[in-house]
Amino acid sequence: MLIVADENIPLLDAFFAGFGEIRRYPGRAIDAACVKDADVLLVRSVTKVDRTLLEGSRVKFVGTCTIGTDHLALDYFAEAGIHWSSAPGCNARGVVDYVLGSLLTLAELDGASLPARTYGVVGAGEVGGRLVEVLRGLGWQVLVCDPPRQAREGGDYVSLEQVLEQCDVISLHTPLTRGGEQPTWHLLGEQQLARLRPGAWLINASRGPVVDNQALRQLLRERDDIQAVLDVWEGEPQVDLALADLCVIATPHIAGYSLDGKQRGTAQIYQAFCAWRGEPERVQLADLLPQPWLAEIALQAETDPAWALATLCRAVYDPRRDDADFRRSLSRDPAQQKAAFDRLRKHYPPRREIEGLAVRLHGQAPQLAQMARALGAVLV
Ligand SMILES: NC(=O)c1ccc[n+]([C@@H]2O[C@H](COP(=O)([O-])OP(=O)(O)OC[C@H]3O[C@@H](n4cnc5c(N)ncnc54)[C@H](O)[C@@H]3O)[C@@H](O)[C@H]2O)c1
Ligand SMILES: O=C(O)[C@H](O)[C@H](O)COP(=O)(O)O
Repeated sequence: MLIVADENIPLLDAFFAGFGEIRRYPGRAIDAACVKDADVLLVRSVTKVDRTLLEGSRVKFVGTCTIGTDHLALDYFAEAGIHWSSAPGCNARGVVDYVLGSLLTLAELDGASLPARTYGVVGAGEVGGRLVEVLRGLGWQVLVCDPPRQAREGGDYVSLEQVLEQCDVISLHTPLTRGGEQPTWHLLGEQQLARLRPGAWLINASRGPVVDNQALRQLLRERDDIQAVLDVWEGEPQVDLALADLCVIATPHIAGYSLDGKQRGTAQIYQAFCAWRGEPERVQLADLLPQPWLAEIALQAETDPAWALATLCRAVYDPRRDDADFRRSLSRDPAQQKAAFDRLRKHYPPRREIEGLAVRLHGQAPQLAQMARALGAVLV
C-alpha cells in the first residue's frame, strides 16, 4: 500500500508504517503526480484535495489530521466513492488556550477587567463549545450565536446582531462555508464590523475569510478603540502586512498547534483508517504522548484571582511569543513572507494544553479551586 502524506503530520511512522510505504511531501506541494499511485492520502489543512488532485489516482481513503474540512471537495469524494475522515475536536483545546492567552494580553493592554466584560462566541461546536464552558465556568457572562445549532436543538442562543450589539469580546469559531443556509464567508463584513461596540475586542482563530480582512483593516485604521487578534488570514500564507500591523496579536495559524492537538489529529485519522479497513487499533496515542512538562503549579489561598488566572494560563501558553516571532518574520517580499509563514508552522515549538494541568492549592480558596477546575486543571 502506498500512503502519501503531508510531511508535517506528526507520528506518521508510529501509526502508519505498518500499513505500507509512506511518501512525505510538503503539504502545499502535493500534486496529481505525487498521488497518482497512492492508495491513501493523509493531509493537513494546506492541501486542496479535489477532483483535479485525485482523478485518475488509486486513492480510496483521504484523512485530514485537522478539524477544518474546507480544503476537501466532499461532493467529489461522494461521487468518486472515496472514503474520508477528519479529526473533529483534535486541537480544540489548543484554540481555547490561545483565546485565553489573548484575552489576558488584551486586558493588560486595555487596563480592562476580564470578568466585567460580556463575551460573544460565534459558532459553538468543538472549539466554541469548549470555550463557552470555560468562560462560563469562570463566572463570566457569555452569549452564544450558532443559528444551525439553534435550528437543530433550540436553546439559549442569540443572533449575530445581538452579539455585535451586546458583546465587548467576540470570538469566532465557525467553519468556513460559502453556500448553504448560513454561509460564513465574510460573516463579519463591513456592515457587521461597523456595528462593533466601542472598545470591542475581536478574535478570529477560525478561518481567515470568515472576516472581510480588507474591511477590518479599514475599521482598525478608523477606530483605535477596537482591538483585533488574528490567527487566520484571508489568502494565507500571504498576509496583509498593514492588517497584521494593526492587530494586537497576529499569529500564523497556530492557535490549535498544541503538541497534544497535533498528535491527537494523527491518532484520530489512524482510528478512522482502522475502522474503515475493519482492523483493530494496535497503536495508542497515550503510549506516545510525552509526559506534561510541568509537574504541578502551587497557588496560595490568598493569591489574587486575576494573577492566578494569568499564572495558570501562561504557565502553559502565551501567544505573545508567537506574535513576536510572526512579526519578526513579516517581509515585504511576498515569497519570503509566505515561506516564513510556513516555516514558523513547520518548526513550531512543542506546546502543551492547560487541560489536565496539576494545581495544588495551599489553604482554603473555593474561588481559586473553581477557577482551576473551569480551566480544566486538576486539583491535587
Ligand atoms: N486556528 C486554528 O488553529 C484552528 C484550529 C482548530 C479549528 N479551527 C477552525 O475553527 C473553526 C471551528 O472549529 P470546530 O471544530 O469548533 O467546528 P465545529 O464544526 O465543531 O463547530 C462549528 C460550529 O459553528 C456553527 N456554525 C455554522 N455556521 C454558522 C454561522 N453562520 N453562524 C454561527 N455559527 C455557525 C455550527 O453549527 C457549529 O456548531 C473551524 O473553522 C476550524 O477549521 C482553527
Ligand atoms: O483545522 C484545524 O484543525 C486547524 O486549523 C489546524 O491547526 C490547521 O493546521 P494545519 O493543517 O494548517 O497544519
